[in-house]
Amino acid sequence: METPKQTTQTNPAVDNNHSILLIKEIEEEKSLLLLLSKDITSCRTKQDIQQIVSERLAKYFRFNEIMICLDNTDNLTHTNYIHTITEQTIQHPSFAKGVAMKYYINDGIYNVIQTAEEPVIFDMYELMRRSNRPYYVDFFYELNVNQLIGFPVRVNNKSFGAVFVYVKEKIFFSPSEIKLAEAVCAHISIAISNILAYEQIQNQLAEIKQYKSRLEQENLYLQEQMSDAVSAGDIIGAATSLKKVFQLIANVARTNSTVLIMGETGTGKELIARAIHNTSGRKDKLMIKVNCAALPAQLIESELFGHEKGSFTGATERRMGKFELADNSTLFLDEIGEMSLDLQVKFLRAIQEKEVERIGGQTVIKTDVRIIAATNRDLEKEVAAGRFRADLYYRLNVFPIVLPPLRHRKEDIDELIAYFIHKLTPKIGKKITGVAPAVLKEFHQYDWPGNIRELENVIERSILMATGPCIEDIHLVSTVKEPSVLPEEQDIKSLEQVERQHIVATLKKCNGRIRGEKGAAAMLNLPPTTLQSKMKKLGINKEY
Ligand SMILES: Nc1ncnc2c1ncn2[C@@H]1O[C@H](COP(=O)(O)OP(=O)(O)OP(=O)(O)O)[C@@H](O)[C@H]1O
Repeated sequence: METPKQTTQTNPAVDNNHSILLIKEIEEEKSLLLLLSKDITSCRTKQDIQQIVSERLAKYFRFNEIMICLDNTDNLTHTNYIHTITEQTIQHPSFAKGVAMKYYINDGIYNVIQTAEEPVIFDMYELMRRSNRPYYVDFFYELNVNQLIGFPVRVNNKSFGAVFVYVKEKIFFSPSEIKLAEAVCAHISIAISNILAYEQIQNQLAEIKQYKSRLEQENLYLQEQMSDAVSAGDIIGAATSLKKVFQLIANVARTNSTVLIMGETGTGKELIARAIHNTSGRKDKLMIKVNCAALPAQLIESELFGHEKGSFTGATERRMGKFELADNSTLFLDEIGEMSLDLQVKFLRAIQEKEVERIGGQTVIKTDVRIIAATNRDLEKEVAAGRFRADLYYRLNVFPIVLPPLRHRKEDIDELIAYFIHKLTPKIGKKITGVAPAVLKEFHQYDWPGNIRELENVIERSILMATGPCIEDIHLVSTVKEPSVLPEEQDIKSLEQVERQHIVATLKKCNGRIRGEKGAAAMLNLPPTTLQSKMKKLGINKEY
């Protein structure tokens, strides 16, 4: 390694014919610098500077190629920023690797250039003798480079890169030539610094735009959620039947662990999810809820991951997914058992990699999301039946919480009645003070297949129908018991049986019609061919 001031140049002979510079005249030097400074003031992008380096400099200097490397943000490594490329370089098998690689700043060449007062000339044979040489030395050597001249990319005494000029001949550079090249590199340094600053501003603007759109989306979501906001403190049973559940909440809430809440419909799974979120470190952000059963499979994907404008028919606007919205917060996935197998794969990837990609998007978005999932299905059975992925089940079942059905916690009924009367009377505008003993007895005898939600609805109806200050009559509608596949249930029907019953009932309603607007397929939100194959599989013929 030598600097031009040193006397140990490999070829001490001053040979103007083999000079690195084609220009000699001072006037020409001046005009080159003038031209460059004009070019540089109009540089806005990396492509602009690439053009100046490859077109302007190649015209004046007799180097073979130039490579400009810059420090990476890790402050440990550097990578190629701009490279003038000849056919021979492109065709070299290691070109792509050599250019894309990250090299240590302290590689014995780059750091020397950055800290030297003068440009540094390296002899390739000397570099090849180094055992700890960076890979690019071998690459240059294979391209028959004889000498490397290094200039710092430096502005206001701060180096942030290096210009490598490589020459294939063994030639001597006069001090004035080196001085001119140094001045050119100083101009290039300013241009690069301007471009980096410009890019940083652009990135910040894009980030601000993204935050703005995120805030708008969050705001919209907040407005949507306001109507069904539930206070986590309003949980009846904390001292009695739900004591164990509350112990579990206390154990898990402050961690980031995934929670799987299981229980029949209406047992309070969402309420418990909110209690966990509101006790966690993420409570200052809104818990984001997605109901996997409420939307058709195609829409759920966009709901979860978002989409770019034009990514599918109907995607008229770019939309942020709930996953992104739940960044630094909690994503509550209700009815996770209804998620299609296809989406389960994508969902598992998102929670494992902690990143999502919008539909039709090119970039990967990093997220920090805590997952709480809920289901009224027995996921273990769903896994055994091949309807739920085992890997996702194990990923979700980190901390299971099972909520008891209301018929197993009848000791809470009186308190729940009082709570709902208190909650609903102001809304309805009636003064109700309690429930008649006979009614209370019936409440205790009833099985509550719809659980607490059903109890709440019954109380609301009874208040509406009440003629005095006391509920004397109850309005229990004979509810069709929802098929439950939770483990403790006795009269379990298989999913096929339930599916068969539902399809037959729909077909009857549609007078056996499958296709068309009023056909069973449309009512069941299925393509007619899918319905027909389901019917075939379940043995449903015309006679039902
Ligand atoms: N322990 C409780 N104390 C007071 N209210 C409750 C309790 N559990 C549930 N509720 C009320 O019952 C209704 C249904 O609860 P929630 O929506 O949380 O049930 P869920 O299990 O998530 O239902 P689904 O499976 O149908 O989604 C809500 O209005 C909720 O506030």
